[in-house]
Amino acid sequence: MFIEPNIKGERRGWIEVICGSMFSGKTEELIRRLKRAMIANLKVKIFKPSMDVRFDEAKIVSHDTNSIISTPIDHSSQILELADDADVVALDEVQFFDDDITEICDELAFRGIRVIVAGLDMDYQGKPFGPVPSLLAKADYVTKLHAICVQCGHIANYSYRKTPNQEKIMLGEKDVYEPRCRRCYLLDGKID
Ligand SMILES: Nc1ncnc2c1ncn2[C@@H]1O[C@H](COP(=O)(O)OP(=O)(O)O)[C@@H](O)[C@H]1O
Ligand SMILES: Cc1cn([C@H]2C[C@H](O)[C@@H](COP(=O)(O)O)O2)c(=O)[nH]c1=O
Ligand SMILES: [Zn+2]
Repeated sequence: MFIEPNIKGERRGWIEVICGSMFSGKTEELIRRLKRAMIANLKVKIFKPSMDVRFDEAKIVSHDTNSIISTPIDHSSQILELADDADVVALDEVQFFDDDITEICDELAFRGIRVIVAGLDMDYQGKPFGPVPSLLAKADYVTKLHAICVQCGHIANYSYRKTPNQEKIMLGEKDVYEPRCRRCYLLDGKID
């Protein structure tokens, strides 16, 4: 779907955003694109927020246990130093990064780097999540993926939280979240 950034020696940068609910396949799609970039012998740098320790401290791991090694970082400013010589820069769980991440991705793209980010577009309340809305505005390419609603089998774009915890950030899996369609999410009174 995406051409690689070095055509006839000319470097072109851009931003790709992969978004959607939990279980929609964001991490699998990110890993797929990164493996293709590696096959093309491009220099790939992969980052994730250090707070996301769900499956592994360093690896990016999908719900189907596909994985790829990454560098955990605490602040987006570390990316500019660590990714300077990269052809491709990738970030998973981008909703957890600080707000500077959007300008940093833009700067990398202007430097000729292909930037691929994956993350939740909405939190469990159905509200835009962290820097993802501004990344969507700056993106050259947007892919919105959908899970399957566990209640009715339709297309799901909400991440329903099954516990009463109201903190915006709460790491978890199927024990805490389930993907739901608009109707099944609404039936539980999550939208005012
Ligand atoms: N309700 C569901 N809808 C779709 N995929 C599901 C569901 N429950 C489990 N999965 C699995 O989750 C995988 C996607 O995992 P992953 O790429 O980690 O998603 P994301 O990063 O968007 O949370 C699917 O390939 C599928 O095997
Ligand atoms: C909806 C929502 C999710 N989270 C957490 C739960 C998981 O640890 C990640 C999302 O992982 P995935 O790769 O997209 O499956 O985010 C959260 O902290 N707050 C929320 O509202
Ligand atoms: Zn449903």
